[in-house]
Formats: sequence, C-alpha cells, structure tokens
Amino acid sequence: MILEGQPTRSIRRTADGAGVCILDQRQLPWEVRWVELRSADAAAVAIREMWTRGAPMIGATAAYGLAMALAEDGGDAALAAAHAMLVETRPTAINLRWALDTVRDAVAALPPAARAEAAFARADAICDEDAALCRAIGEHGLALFRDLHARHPDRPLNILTHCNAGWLATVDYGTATAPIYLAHDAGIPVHVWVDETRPRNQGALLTAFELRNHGVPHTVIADNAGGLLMMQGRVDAVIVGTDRVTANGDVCNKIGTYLKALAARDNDVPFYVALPYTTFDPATATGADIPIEERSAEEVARLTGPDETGRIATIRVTDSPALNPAFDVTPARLVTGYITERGVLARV
Ligand SMILES: CSC[C@H]1O[C@H](OP(=O)(O)O)[C@H](O)[C@@H]1O
Repeated sequence: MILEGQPTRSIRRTADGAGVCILDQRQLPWEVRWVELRSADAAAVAIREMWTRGAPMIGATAAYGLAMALAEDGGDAALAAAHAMLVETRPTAINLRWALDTVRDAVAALPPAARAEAAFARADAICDEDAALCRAIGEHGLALFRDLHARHPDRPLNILTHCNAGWLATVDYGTATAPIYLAHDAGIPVHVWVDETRPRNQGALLTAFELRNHGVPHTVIADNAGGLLMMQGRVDAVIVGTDRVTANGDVCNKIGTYLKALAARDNDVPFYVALPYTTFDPATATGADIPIEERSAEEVARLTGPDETGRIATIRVTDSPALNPAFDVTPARLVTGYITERGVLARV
C-alpha cells in the first residue's frame, strides 16, 4: 500500500536475497524503521515479540525464517528443529503453521543442498499469493460496499473495524482494509471508525497510520464506544480480519471482536469477516478448540507513546495484577458473511 507516497509491501527480501526486511511495527506510527532478519532465530524473535504481526504476515515471516535456517543447515534435523521453533512463536493464527508446513512440504523430498533455494522461492510465492488473495478480497468487498452505500447514497459509508487487519498485517492491501482501500480509490465515500484496540492499540497506532497514509477519512474511538455508535445508527457495517476460522465458521480474532459482534447483532448491523483461504482451518472443529494466546500482563499495565518532547516513553496505568488474553472467539451465528478471495459467503 502507500507508504511515504510510494507503493510498498510490508515484507521483502534483503538486497542480497539471504534475509528478509520487515517493518518494526512497534515503532509505528512514530518511526518507519525497516529491520533486516538474517536467521530463523531472528525471525522467531520478531514474531514472538510482535515486531511484525498479523496472521498472514507472521506466516510469511516464518516461511523466510525456515528458508534462512535451511541456508545454514539443509538437513532433516535442522528442518524439523526450525519448524518446531518457529511454529511455537505464537499459537493462535493458523497462517503460521500453514506457511511453515507449506515450505517444509515443498522441500522435504529435495536433497539438503537444494532446500534453501526452494524454501526461499516458496516463501516468495506465499507473499505474492497473499497480495493477490487480499486484492481479491478487496474486489469482492468493494461490490458489497457499493451495495451498502447505495442504501444511503447521500452520506459516507460508515465502517467500523477492530485491531489492524491492514496491509501491515498482510503482505499488501490487508484483509478487512482491502475493501476499504478499493472503495476509497473507486470514489465511494468511506469513513472508518477505528477501534483503538487495547492493550497494544493496533487500531489507534497501525490502522490509523495506514488510513492516514492512504487518505481515508477515519476516527479513532475507544474500544467501548462502538456499541453506542451502532445504537445511534452511525455504523453501516463492521468488518474485521481473523487469525483462524474453524470448520463450523467460528472466528478467532483480536480480543474485543466478540463484543463488537454482539453489539452488531443487537443493532442489526452486518458483521463481516475478511479472510484468505490460508486463515481457514478445517482441521479445528470449533472456536472452543483454538489455543488462545495469553500475553504478558505488562501489555495491559503499560501505555507507550511520545511524551511532550516527542521521546517514546512508557507509563504504567496500574500496579494491580492484570490478565491479557490476546484473542477471543466470535461464534459463527453472529457472522453475517465471510469476505474471501472467491466471493462473499453469506451465512444462511
Ligand atoms: C489479517 S490478520 C490480522 C489479525 O491479526 C491481529 O493479531 P496480532 O496483532 O496479535 O497479530 C488481529 O487479530 C488481526 O485481526
């Protein structure tokens, strides 16, 4: 997407092809800092500590991590060890395991000396495919947005989104944001209510950063404000990304998504989930079976941002014990439809 005026992907190979460049999303929006990862260990740290995040993005980063491991040692033991290390970095997004399994399966039958090049090629293909998948999600979502806007052509289409399912969470376009970008570029007046998304504020920091760079009108809101806006008729649709959709259609996404779905249902606001096939997990029966990542309580207890001098500072908002589940599960019954690269799958 557009970054500093230039079309930009959120991940790319290093100039020498031996590593991968990612944006350190912990520094956004205050600093655009590209980081070179040159080992599987570095990729694991970047995923675990959320230098880079978002289901498709952590899958792509891990795929390159596996390729870098094979460049050091192409043997079966090294392949298995790197896969095991990377797949454990974050438990919830299914894209991580999908990407690692895909690369492993692409190289397993090759001689050790040929595996690194093939792994890098598969990782490159995962990135190119993700960009195409997200673009297709955008196209199908655009058609949906046209229909929604036709109901109120006299005013902007008001969309609420939660967390960051944008181009920073994918290779390009995003999932939930792809229809927003394509609608904006097509001249449909869109306004986005951006949930700040405590505790890491991916909405206030990352989604708002993306929308500013692309010129999309938006308003950051407290996570708890969405229900009132829906009750007041100020939300035409909710669209979110996901980290895993199970066989029965349950949706695992950033903590707080479920509460938005409840408010949407109570106010007859359509609730859409945007996802590529790489986030669908038919092997998991229901949302109850998804491992929910629990992150450090410090993420709840602290806030980070620029102080009056512009220096990035961290303050504590509580000294009490805190609990930090990073995801929740929205039951399929609360989902209006799934926006995929093959079309919009409406729940009947
Ligand atoms: C398009 S996947 C985005 C998805 O991933 C985010 O989680 P995290 O920031 O912890 O990686 C969030 O659940 C987004 O909806």
